[in-house]
Amino acid sequence: MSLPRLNTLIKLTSKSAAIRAIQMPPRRNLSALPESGPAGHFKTLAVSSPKPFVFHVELHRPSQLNAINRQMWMEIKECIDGLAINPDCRAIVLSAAGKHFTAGIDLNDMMSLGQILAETDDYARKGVVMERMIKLYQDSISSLELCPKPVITAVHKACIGAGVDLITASDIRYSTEDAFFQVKEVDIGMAADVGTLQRLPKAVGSQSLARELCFTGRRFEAAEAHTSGLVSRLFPDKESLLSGALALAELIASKSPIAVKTTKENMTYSLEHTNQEGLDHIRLLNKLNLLSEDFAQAVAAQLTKDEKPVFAKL
Ligand SMILES: CCC/C=C/C=C/C(=O)SCCNC(=O)CCNC(=O)[C@H](O)C(C)(C)COP(=O)(O)OP(=O)(O)OC[C@H]1O[C@@H](n2cnc3c(N)ncnc32)[C@H](O)[C@@H]1OP(=O)(O)O
Repeated sequence: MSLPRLNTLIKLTSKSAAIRAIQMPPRRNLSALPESGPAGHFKTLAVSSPKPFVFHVELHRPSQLNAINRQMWMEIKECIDGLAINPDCRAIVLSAAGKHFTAGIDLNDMMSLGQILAETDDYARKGVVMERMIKLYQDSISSLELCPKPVITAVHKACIGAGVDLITASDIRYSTEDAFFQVKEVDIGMAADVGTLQRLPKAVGSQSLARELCFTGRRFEAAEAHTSGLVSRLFPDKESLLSGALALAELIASKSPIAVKTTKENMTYSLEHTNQEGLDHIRLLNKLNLLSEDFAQAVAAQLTKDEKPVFAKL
């Protein structure tokens, strides 16, 4: 082989290596996700099941302020996708260890992206590397929205940048009174690209406020997050926040898993569709769901004021 051709081949091989480097590792079967801590299954998350059918997922890089590095992006998706199909999980609480909820994307990780990009001179291939990375991170955040089990985020202190992307993809947001939020992407010279621009306006119900927050990157406090609807309940401290979030998860987990799953699916669907389309969607789901044991059992329990029904695993 001629030297120029060999050089091109070597370059192309390292380009493919760069592209592979940002792809997901093979998926593990997590339909029965084990409890794990920072030393266990996940390196950046601590996962436990503190109550029946309730899972607690903690962002767990406390000494890095839970800055979201590549590994955490991947583990969030792997964990939530696993819980999505785990019959022992009916509700998820997502909180964080240490001083802050999260400092957003790990800026050191972002700096090392330069090295990967330097592996190729070809702008189209650099673009592929970037696109795959953004997609990987988007899918990580969207896993919360796509999960059929309700995800409750419990935020304390700083929730910055990617943290806002993360919580706006959750179903219910609680926070401490000392929490603060920042759509900080604009301050690092980028438009938010993993969900805040799509979900924050819907969460706060005001394009004006959402655009102000996204254009300026200004810090807003828990009180404003509460009055704007981003957060639905405030707690004086982290301990009461966690017990409030877990109590809510336990209540949700006591309901019919079919009813809760379908409610989430239809409410999420209805965000993007007309009322009529939403009604058509729920009609299709419920023509099957209303034939379930859950429905018969729950109706009977309501009528007889009997003991709480025990629903089969889903
Ligand atoms: C395809 C991409 C998709 C996703 C994009 C996401 C974008 C974003 O997330 S934009 C936001 C990026 N994050 C930041 O800009 C955070 C900036 N940090 C802060 O505002 C403060 O550090 C914070 C309020 C979080 C905490 O303040 P505190 O006073 O408690 O601590 P500090 O003394 O400021 O920080 C302690 C050390 O942590 C380092 N650090 C903070 N944030 C990050 C981070 N995101 N990544 C890496 N390292 C971080 C900070 O530099 C301090 O380090 P040292 O000086 O060495 O102690």
